[in-house]
Amino acid sequence: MIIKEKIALVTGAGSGLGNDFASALLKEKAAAVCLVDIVENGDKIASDLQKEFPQSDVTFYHCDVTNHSLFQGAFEFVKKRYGHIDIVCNSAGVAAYDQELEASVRALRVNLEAVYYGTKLGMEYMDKEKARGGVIINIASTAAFYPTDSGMCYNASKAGCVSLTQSAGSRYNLERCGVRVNALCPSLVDTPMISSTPGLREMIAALPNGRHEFLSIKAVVQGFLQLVENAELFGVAMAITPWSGTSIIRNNQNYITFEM
Ligand SMILES: NC(=O)c1ccc[n+]([C@@H]2O[C@H](COP(=O)([O-])OP(=O)(O)OC[C@H]3O[C@@H](n4cnc5c(N)ncnc54)[C@H](O)[C@@H]3O)[C@@H](O)[C@H]2O)c1
Ligand SMILES: CCCCC/C=C\C=C\[C@H](O)C/C=C\C/C=C\CCCC(=O)O
Repeated sequence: MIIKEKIALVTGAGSGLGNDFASALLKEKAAAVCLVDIVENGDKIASDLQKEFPQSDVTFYHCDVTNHSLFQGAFEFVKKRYGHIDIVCNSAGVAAYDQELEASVRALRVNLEAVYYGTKLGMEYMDKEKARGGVIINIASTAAFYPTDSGMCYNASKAGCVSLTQSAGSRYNLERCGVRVNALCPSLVDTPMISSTPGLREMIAALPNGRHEFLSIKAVVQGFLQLVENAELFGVAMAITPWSGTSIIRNNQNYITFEM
């Protein structure tokens, strides 16, 4: 997909990678990007981006993506304002250690349940029968494949995110609704998520075999743009690390299709 003149909705765009993905889409001349987040200063974040990219329309929609009807409100807002949606990125996420019971369950809800809502809503709102087709990028993590020993729910949420992406992104679903669905799986990136997780920097610094190295934002954004632009990529998980580069994990040969 050519990003120029497209309409995008990005969750978690109030901070970190979500904000970087929104900026990258604007740099590629997207017509409009709606930042969806739970942060309180979202209007200011959107107006800063608007100043940087005056040719595009940047909006903020405040909502908790774990609430399906509130999240649907964001899709309705974008559809009403621009007529359709082309790109959805589900980047909202939270980290949690196993000792924190409530935060761990919250991680399952934000990182998996809300990604399910965002994927399902994206497929409905961009369905080629009612709209123009489109692309969905779900932000998972290498934790989906190489789980840490202290974040069961974080890891499981990311493995679930990859699995639901492979399922939603099957050739059958693509042919049926015209929406490509892919997952991006970066290793550690130095964002506010890292700074706000107590003890994480120390844990990262102690990782063996160069695994403490952060991935550059540039590499993550490049991977993201490739997943959006390359029409050959559907139902894939793209893993990116500083030590092995980029690999594409495909699983679209093995689906069993049940007509529903
Ligand atoms: N930073 C890393 O090392 C890293 C690596 C791989 C994958 N990821 C994933 O990338 C994504 C972005 O992470 P980040 O590092 O930029 O973190 P971040 O904390 O900087 O940004 C996450 C954003 O999600 C928003 N958010 C959280 N819960 C929400 C909710 N219920 N509704 C709406 N918005 C909500 C937050 O307000 C925040 O703005 C996450 O899914 C994360 O798991 C991060
Ligand atoms: C440790 C529990 C959860 C805290 C996670 C916080 C942020 C995570 C961001 C990334 O998604 C994690 C990415 C990679 C995995 C984490 C550690 C590196 C392990 C490296 C290795 O040995 O492969």
